Amino acid sequence: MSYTINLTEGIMTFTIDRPHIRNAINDEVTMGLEELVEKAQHPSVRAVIITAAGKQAFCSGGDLSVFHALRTEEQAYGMLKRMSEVLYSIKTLPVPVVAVVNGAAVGGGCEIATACDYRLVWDHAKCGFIQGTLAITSGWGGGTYLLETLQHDKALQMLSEAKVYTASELKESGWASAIIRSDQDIIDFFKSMKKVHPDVHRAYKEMAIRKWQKTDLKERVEQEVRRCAILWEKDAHHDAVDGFLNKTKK
Ligand SMILES: CC[C@@H](C(=O)O)C(=O)SCCNC(=O)CCNC(=O)[C@H](O)C(C)(C)COP(=O)(O)OP(=O)(O)OC[C@H]1O[C@@H](n2cnc3c(N)ncnc32)[C@H](O)[C@@H]1OP(=O)(O)O
Repeated sequence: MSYTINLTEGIMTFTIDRPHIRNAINDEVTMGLEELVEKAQHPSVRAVIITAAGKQAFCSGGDLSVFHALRTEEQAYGMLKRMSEVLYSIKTLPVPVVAVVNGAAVGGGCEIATACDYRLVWDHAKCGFIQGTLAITSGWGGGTYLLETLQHDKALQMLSEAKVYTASELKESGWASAIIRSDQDIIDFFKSMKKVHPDVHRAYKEMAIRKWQKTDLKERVEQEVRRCAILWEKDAHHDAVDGFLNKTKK
């Protein structure tokens, strides 16, 4: 199984469990996230955590060994659209969603974390929207969410530099909500959250969702997906992915 879902004291935790491939997303993990979205609707759930196994990576994005088989714009669109719908559902869950970024988050991994309300970033983690190095843009909605989250120039810079940043740089830009140095820091974060009644958290989340609905967030994500699919089909992208897969196999 590539993931686990666990509910403890009202906190539902989704853990991607593919550390050998740096917790890259395949169809099974996508299905798992869809299951999470359904389960997290239960009234007993007061918060959701998304994290991953091991210390090396939170998520290295789409599993390129699988998704590299998608050659055309239409094929890419199907995969990107499905993941964008999952991330939109996660973003609009009625409770706070917290990414515990236990290691590197790159490409789609950074998009998943950006779809969450809070990002608790371990001090050793490096994160970035590195899609530009593969001659594509973000394609799961993460670029649109980043522009909602950070000051405009910081978001645009993070997207177009296509590089990874340290935890302290991520805190400075506003992407990381907090830097985590021990498990106790995570416990303390949730202890503080639990001081306030779950209905209050739900009410504030509703407020945020109303804003996203009014500003056509879903339609903006759709445009991101379509633009990425166009770039995906081009040789520049396929050549760059060949380069990554061949380099790591050497
Ligand atoms: C598809 C959607 C798109 C989006 O919309 O955003 C994307 O997500 S594009 C994908 C972006 N991801 C990448 O380009 C992968 C980048 N990966 C890395 O930069 C590094 O792997 C890492 C995450 C920084 C970790 O580095 P390190 O700890 O040094 O591990 P290795 O690089 O040696 O990797 C170990 C192992 O895992 C394989 N791997 C890693 N990431 C992926 C991936 N996304 N897809 C497939 N395989 C991946 C890597 O090939 C190594 O395999 P072996 O050599 O066989 O051990």
